[in-house]
Amino acid sequence: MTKLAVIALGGNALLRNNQSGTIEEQEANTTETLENLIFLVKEGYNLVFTHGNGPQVGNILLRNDAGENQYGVPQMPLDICVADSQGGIGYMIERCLMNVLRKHNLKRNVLTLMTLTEVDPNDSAFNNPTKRIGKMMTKEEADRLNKEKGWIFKEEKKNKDGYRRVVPSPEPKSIMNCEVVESNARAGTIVIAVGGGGIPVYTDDEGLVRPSEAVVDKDLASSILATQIKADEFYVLTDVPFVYLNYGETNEQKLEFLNHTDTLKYLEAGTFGEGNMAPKIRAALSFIEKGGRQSIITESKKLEDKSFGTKITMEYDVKDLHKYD
Ligand SMILES: NC(=O)OP(=O)(O)O
Repeated sequence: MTKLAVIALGGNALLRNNQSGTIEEQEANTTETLENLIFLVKEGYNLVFTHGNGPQVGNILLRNDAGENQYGVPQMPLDICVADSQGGIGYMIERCLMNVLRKHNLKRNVLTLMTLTEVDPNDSAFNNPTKRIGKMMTKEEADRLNKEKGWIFKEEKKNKDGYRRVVPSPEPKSIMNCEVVESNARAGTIVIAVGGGGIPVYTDDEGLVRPSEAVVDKDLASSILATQIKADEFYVLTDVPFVYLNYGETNEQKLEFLNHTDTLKYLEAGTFGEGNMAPKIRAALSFIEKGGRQSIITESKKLEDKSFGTKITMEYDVKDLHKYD
């Protein structure tokens, strides 16, 4: 039977830390990522791609602000900026994918779906912004923007030190119109959905869909989608080939296979970085807890070589245990 996979494209897949974010850079990165994944189309998988928007939506907000300051153009709220990022990034992935498919002489339709993610308007995340967006800033820039605009910044120590704006990131509850994603994907169309974690919304007491000012974690939202559409596999693509214990230390240990119990134990012990690997692990666990067969965390260029990647399943497969020792 044809397998259905949800593949969450990590930030690195679209934009790298040392890049300013030009469209040429993003298209080149996206094309390289898709070239690495085209083997899945050749193997006959039905596919849904999801993607982040952290750097891009932060840049949209900065343009928003500059437009108002310089030309009096009214600023748009965060949900509209997330929608803008979803459309822009989705279009870019769609076009790059069409060209990669053509190069490999593969025929598949590609469809980008504007996707809304339901959140709880009373989620405590609205009082504790944690989602890092936009470009890295110096302490002086962050302090000035905090004073002038009330924007909140947090220090970031990944790759280079600096400060990034943070916004609320409520837990995703469900993905709207997931039936449309599923029916198209199962019919062979490659669907791009849940961009930037989806546009956060909630349904009020009268049943009206209302906007929510937040950015949802794309790995968590992708995991919810994978569950809702009963995907066989859930891939979280990032910038390392495996999940590690003691990452970056002399006693670093790669984890090729993980079962639910061990993953939860490591997570609860604070083994994985909160701003980095921990949310990916939570997303991977959520998928298998709700009936998914396997979550895989790795980098796109290692995916085709199946000996790479951390495979998280409910129980260890006996034949894999010797590899784990
Ligand atoms: N929305 C989201 O999680 O985006 P990033 O993965 O780019 O931070």
